[in-house]
Amino acid sequence: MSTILFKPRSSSRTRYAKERVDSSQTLTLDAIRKSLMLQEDSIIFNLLLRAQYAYNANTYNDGALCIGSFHGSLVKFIAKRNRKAPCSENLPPSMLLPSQHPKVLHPCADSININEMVWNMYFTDLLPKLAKAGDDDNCGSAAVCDTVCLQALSRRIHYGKFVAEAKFQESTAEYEAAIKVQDRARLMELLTYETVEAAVKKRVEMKTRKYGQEGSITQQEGAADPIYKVEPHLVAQLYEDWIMPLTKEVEVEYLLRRLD
Ligand SMILES: O=C(O)C(=O)C[C@]1(C(=O)O)C=C[C@@H](O)C=C1
Repeated sequence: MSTILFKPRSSSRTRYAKERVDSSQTLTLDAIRKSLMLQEDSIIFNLLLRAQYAYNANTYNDGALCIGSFHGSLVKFIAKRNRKAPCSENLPPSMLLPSQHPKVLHPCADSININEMVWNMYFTDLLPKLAKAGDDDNCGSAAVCDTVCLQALSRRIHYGKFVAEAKFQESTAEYEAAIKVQDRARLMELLTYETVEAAVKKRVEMKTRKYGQEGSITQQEGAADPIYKVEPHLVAQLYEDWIMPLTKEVEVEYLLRRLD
């Protein structure tokens, strides 16, 4: 997991001479919100997978592993390995032509990375509430699930760059005025939709209720006192306290640099 926080901004505006944002592409807020909605499913499923294992404190022991030049915990080892490219030398060459994705983001997007905050939030706040206390000898599985959860959360939060670009394209004049004076509070105000946030919270709680109920699907209908693998309110709270605020943080950081 990367530990780079926001790249320090130089006092003079950074120049991006060659790359240009392709504004001819339609990047609509509706389409982006649909993607955020689909990402809820992978976040919830991955949290459910992690919740089946106990906390397993040994997974996070920084003195546990010493493999070659690597010294650290099992979860850091797995996260580091996952970040590297898959072993492509073992696979046949692709039969597909490389896809030509249009460049929709301003190049400043590459300088925004809040993975360190995502990592800290996951291990200090979320995981202790998600996993049962104790050990069940599943350190390896716990570490793999943690890594996949972190990837899903990081992807969703950094999707804020696309949300911000769509908003900028839809109301350019308003955003430009705030960006020119680097008004962070005004940007936050412009990009916040309280009714959307309330709907997101309600939806993720309902999804967790649906996907996370113990017992087979056929037994679940009308169950009097359902038991949940993950407390549905925990996921709504996760969205309220962390996922949406961090997404907005990414949006603001992107917009502040959008005219560079
Ligand atoms: O849908 C948007 O407009 C977003 O910016 C995304 C999001 C979210 O993280 O879900 C964040 C801020 C808004 O207040 C509403 C929702």
